[in-house]
Parts: sequence; structure tokens; C-alpha cells
Amino acid sequence: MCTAVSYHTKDHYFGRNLDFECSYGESVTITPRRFLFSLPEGAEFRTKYAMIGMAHVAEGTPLYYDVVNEKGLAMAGLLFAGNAVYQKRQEGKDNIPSWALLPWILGQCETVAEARELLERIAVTDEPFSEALQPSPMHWMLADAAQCLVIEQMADGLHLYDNPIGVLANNPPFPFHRENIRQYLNVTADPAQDRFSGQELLSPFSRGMGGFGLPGDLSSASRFVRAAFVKLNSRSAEGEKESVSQFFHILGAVEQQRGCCYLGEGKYEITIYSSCCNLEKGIYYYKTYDNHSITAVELHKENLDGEELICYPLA
Ligand SMILES: C[C@H](CCC(=O)NCCS(=O)(=O)O)[C@H]1CC[C@H]2[C@@H]3CC[C@@H]4C[C@H](O)CC[C@]4(C)[C@H]3C[C@H](O)[C@]12C
Repeated sequence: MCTAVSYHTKDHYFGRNLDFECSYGESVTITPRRFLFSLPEGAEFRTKYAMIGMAHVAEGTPLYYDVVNEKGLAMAGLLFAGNAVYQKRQEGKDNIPSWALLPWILGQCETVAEARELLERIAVTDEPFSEALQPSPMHWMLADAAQCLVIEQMADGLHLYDNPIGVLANNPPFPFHRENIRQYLNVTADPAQDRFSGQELLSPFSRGMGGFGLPGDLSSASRFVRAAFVKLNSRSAEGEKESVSQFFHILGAVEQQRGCCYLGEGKYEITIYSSCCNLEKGIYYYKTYDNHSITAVELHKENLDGEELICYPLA
């Protein structure tokens, strides 16, 4: 499971929890401008914008999980098992394998609006990165300071959904989450009132009872609602420190503690890392399951016109 969030104070923030039973060997990875990506069938593309995010680097290629570019456009991939159906190569389309979608979009777009145009011409193909790295079934959240979009490549085509809530989890498809959240309209951060009898017969015995009914479990439908409630009610000061701190608290509302989600064979799903990126400043903050100190890597402190990927192993 995973949860992605976009959040605004004075600046704009984007990040995610990566929930899984094992790590793939990832590092904070900076791709400089004009980096060459090789695609199947001898195709290739060169990026225009530098980017920073969490990636597994294979054969010199960054395979991003979540990433932001120097223009403040951010994107994250979340598992979408059984619903993602990638396409065969198509004549007259930009054939982009699922593993290359993030750098394809962030390498050349400044905004969600620009990305939308690229996506009209794209076929997200089922070509694997390698024999060992087969395509993961994913859907994606894409955001800039102004907009948020969900991208789902399914059997019936490519779907783009405006996402004013600015949250994404896993299955089912986004329209389910958009409907499901409407069941929670009565949940409030305000003190509970006796709507039950309508005559002040009953009174709350605790603070927080206005939130009664907010789902507490780890299913993706529940994480979507809980992350949305916490994010939409979130109050923090405008500064960088307060905003980043608050952002990690939003993600903390949907984090996974080892033991609570059993997968069989002695395996448990946990929040492997949580990330938060300042879109304006290009700073990538993260913490891991066993290191709760926040580590930051700054895009603009690196040479973005270099040739090589820059990788920071996780602290
Ligand atoms: C497992 C993670 C999602 C966690 C998640 O969402 N868990 C919900 C489970 S549930 O939905 O609740 O059941 C996802 C998120 C990003 C993925 C990598 C993306 C690049 C690359 C793409 C290649 O094609 C295959 C290898 C590759 C390294 C990928 C491995 C793996 O797939 C990663 C880490």
C-alpha cells in the first residue's frame, strides 16, 4: 500500500508513503538536465529539466518511485494491481514503457496542463525494463502548485482525472475513492453535537468525537479517506520547518506499523519511507522506518548540467 499527498501552505509540498514488505534498493537520485534515456526498439529521449526523487538505479537508469523536477512538477507511482493494463506498441503514438513515464513527463513539462497534452499522444506500453524488472501495475498522481491529476491506464484506455482532494492510495480506481469519500461528509474536526436526539439530551465524553466514523484501518479505501481528512483539516504555520513537519504528520496518519498488515510467510507490510518535497525549492525530505530524523537533499545545490546521476544512499 502507499499513499501520496499534495499540500499547500506558503509553498507547495508533495510526497508519499512507500508501503511494502521489502525495499528494492532505492536512493535519493538527481538526474541532471539533458540526460539520455534509452527506450525499447532503439528509441531514446533526452530530458530538458533536472529532477530529484526516490529511485532504484538499474544499468545507469533511474527508475523513479516519486520525483519532482526543477519547475515544480511532481509525480508518484502507486501500485494498482489488477487494474493497470498497459498497452502494446502503437503506430502514431509516443510509446513509453510504464517505467519511463515519470522522466518522460517531468523531463519536458513545467505544469500539469502541459503534461496533459503529452498524455493525449502517449501509449503507456507493457515493455519491461529488463528480464528481471518486469512492469509494476501502477497508477500515478501528478501535481504542480495549481493542479493535481490522477493517471490510470486501464483495459478501456487512459483515464485522466482532476483530483481536487490531492490524495491518492491504491485500488480501486480513482472514481471509487471520489465516490466513497462522500459517505464521510458528517465527519468533522469540530466538537460533536447531539444531532442524535436533536435536543441536547446527550453530550460528548471526549474531545475529537466529531471525527467518529473516520476509518482507522489500513485498507487503501480507508487510507484515502483518512489522509484526505487530515490534509484538508490541517493547520500549520507557513514556514518551511512547520510545513514539512506538518506534512510528515499527515503521512503519519496513514503509516503502517510492522505487525498490523500480515502478508503470510512471516512478512508484514510497513512504511519503508515517507517523503516530502518542496516544489518551489526543489528540496527532497525523507525519513525511513527506522530513522525518524528528517534528511534533506537539495536539487539546486548540485551541478544540474553534469553528465552523471547523483545518488544519496538512504541515511
Ligand atoms: C512496491 C512499490 C509500491 C508499493 C505499493 O503501492 N504497495 C501497495 C500494495 S497494495 O496495492 O496495497 O496491494 C512500487 C512503487 C514504485 C515501484 C518501482 C518503480 C520503478 C521500477 C519499475 C519496474 O517496472 C519494476 C521495478 C521498479 C523498481 C518498481 C518496483 C516496485 O513495484 C515499486 C517500488
